[in-house]
Amino acid sequence: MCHILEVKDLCKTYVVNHEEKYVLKNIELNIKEGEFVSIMGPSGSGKSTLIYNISGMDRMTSGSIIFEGNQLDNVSEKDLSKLRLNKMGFVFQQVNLLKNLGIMDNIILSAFMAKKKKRKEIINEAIALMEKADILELANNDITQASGGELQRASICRALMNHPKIIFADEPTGALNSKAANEIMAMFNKINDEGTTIMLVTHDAKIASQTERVLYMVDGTIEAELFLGKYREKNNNRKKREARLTHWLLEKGW
Ligand SMILES: Nc1ncnc2c1ncn2[C@@H]1O[C@H](COP(=O)(O)OP(=O)(O)OP(=O)(O)O)[C@@H](O)[C@H]1O
Repeated sequence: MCHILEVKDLCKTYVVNHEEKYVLKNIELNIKEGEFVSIMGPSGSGKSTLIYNISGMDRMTSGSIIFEGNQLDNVSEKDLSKLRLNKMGFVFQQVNLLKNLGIMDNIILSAFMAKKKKRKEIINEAIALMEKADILELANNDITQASGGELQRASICRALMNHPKIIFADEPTGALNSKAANEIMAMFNKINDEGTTIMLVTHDAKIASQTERVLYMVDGTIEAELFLGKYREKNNNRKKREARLTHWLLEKGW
């Protein structure tokens, strides 16, 4: 399996009170194509900063990031935006859907911006995605007329519209109840089974136990990683994986 992402010696600093503060320190990380990786660690350890830097949403201070053969530090802002629009999908804790657009219009917006497909094709794809996410009946609703879980499923549909190679998700279940969170994880696992790589930040061991590999960050570094293998709901191994991960996290002082 090849690497979709290769991160070498990544550092990110901020200047706070005239002093340089290291938020990411010499990160070395390879992500295989089709992997489902979660990132855990204490608050402030650098989880969000890591995904913002490796997705090119933020510029690293030093190091190297190769995404599908593209050296991100050499790419212009314009090309980086194009790369993000066409190859990456983003899902956040706050869904960031536009208030003046209905749910379907929010989902199709990025596909119109990519200017690759005809209107009819875009709409048919959005309908198919909403059907899979079980939100088709909400297509014409305002975003105020849907639950948090339904809105998060809509934001995943939005992230999938341009067939991204990788999805970056920053605490996507953080604002949801456990039923809605499980629905989101079922959706992510299905997307991952279909070949999309996923990197997900979470504080929740139940959520991370449904991913393939867990990275544990401390103080701007990846301190350890745990390989759990692909999650298969049918094997009903959820409790075992959760117990294994919790034990590992407790050993790390979580
Ligand atoms: N623009 C900024 N300027 C200065 N420091 C920053 C800036 N953005 C983030 N930081 C600092 O970088 C560190 C890592 O932040 P980050 O949000 O990546 O952590 P996190 O692990 O995702 O935290 P949480 O779990 O609370 O979301 C924190 O100490 C934060 O205060």
